[in-house]
Amino acid sequence: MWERSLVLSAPGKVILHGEHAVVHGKVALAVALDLRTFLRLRPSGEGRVCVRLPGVGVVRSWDTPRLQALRRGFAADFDESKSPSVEQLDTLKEFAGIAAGASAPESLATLAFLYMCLAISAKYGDVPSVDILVWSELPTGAGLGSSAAFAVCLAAALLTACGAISCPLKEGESTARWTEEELTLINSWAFQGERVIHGNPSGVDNAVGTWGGALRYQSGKITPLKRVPTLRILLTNTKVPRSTKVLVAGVKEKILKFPAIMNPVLDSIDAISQECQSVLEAMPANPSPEYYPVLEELFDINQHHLNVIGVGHPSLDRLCRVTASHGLHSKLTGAGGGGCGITLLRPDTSPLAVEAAKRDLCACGFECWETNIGAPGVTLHSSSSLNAEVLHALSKS
Ligand SMILES: Nc1ncnc2c1ncn2[C@@H]1O[C@H](COP(=O)(O)OP(=O)(O)O)[C@@H](O)[C@H]1O
Ligand SMILES: C[C@@](O)(CCOP(=O)(O)O)CC(=O)O
Ligand SMILES: [Mg+2]
Repeated sequence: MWERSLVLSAPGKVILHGEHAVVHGKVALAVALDLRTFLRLRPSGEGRVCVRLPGVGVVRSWDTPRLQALRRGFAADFDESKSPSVEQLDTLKEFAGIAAGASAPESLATLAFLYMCLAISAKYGDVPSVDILVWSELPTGAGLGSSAAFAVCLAAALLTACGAISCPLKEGESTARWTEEELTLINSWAFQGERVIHGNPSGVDNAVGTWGGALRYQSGKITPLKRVPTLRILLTNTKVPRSTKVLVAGVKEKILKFPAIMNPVLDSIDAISQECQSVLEAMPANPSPEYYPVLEELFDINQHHLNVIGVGHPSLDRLCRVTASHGLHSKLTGAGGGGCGITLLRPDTSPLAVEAAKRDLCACGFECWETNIGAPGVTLHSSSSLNAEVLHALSKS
């Protein structure tokens, strides 16, 4: 029986360059955001696994014997190296009463939870009777990697609860992280959760959620950036809803339809990521303005490319126009089609200019805020180390 309560968290991310192209083997540069998803796991003595996801309106619970019977009934075996099969997902949908083609946030979240719970149980021993609550500071479906932060939290909690990885938080410590080997396991199971939600993810988002910081990602290869200057980034949420799964599928269709036209665009995005990496690694920790024109131009070129591959949106065009009228450069981040854009702020951008841009963006109905990047990856917390807002959210849910 599981007897400990755990609270853990994983960060969202911002992709500087390489979204979508990274799904097709190109380089992406991504940084962890100071907005996180939190998961609390508590023992429940009732022979049930209960999951509450207030962000998507899910409250579900299942008897552990029923879950065990379902897991035993699966013909195909579960493994973190294999994609969830259509048959497995269909069986889970039927079990959870989710309609065949359902793609609503609550259906995908429930399906990802069930898949990870059963798959991890099958490999490492049954997940004990627990009560799981997930709460997030991240907007859902806005390009900031909420799906990956959710999957990383679930992977870390479920692997810990069934004993596959340690519980590294010692008495008196406020936070703790897992070993590299354990993080690799968390990352690979989180990728499975992303596969359930996204269909065909690249893995960059769960890598940032697991390791945090700033990294270069290409075809599963994760390389922390050598040096990351302090970048000031304004994040704007257009609040236009969209689904990563649908956008990623749309890009694939376009590539299949026009390979000779689309592949050079993806190659160009790859070159932008590489150029940006060289500039970032050459910049001192507190860079002077001279480095910024190149970074700004790379934002502009990539934003055009993202429009070409079909993931732009009038709201994002508007965001770029508004910031350009204040001399600032923006691009979409994440899957696009709405969601969030990022605007690069120079060290010499005056607070007045930032305030004026923010005011105009808010007048469009957008929400915007300055962010800190390079946050730590998945982390265990002692309850006493959590800030008041998180504690409040966890206690009232
Ligand atoms: N806090 C959360 N609780 C439950 N499910 C979540 C949460 N955050 C994200 N999700 C799942 O992730 C999906 C959004 O993922 P996606 O379309 O990739 O957008 P993004 O990752 O950019 O936020 C939601 O539909 C939901 O299924
Ligand atoms: C479009 C993509 O590159 C990033 C998607 O990020 P998000 O789900 O929009 O936060 C897809 C991927 O890398 O799996
Ligand atoms: Mg996502």
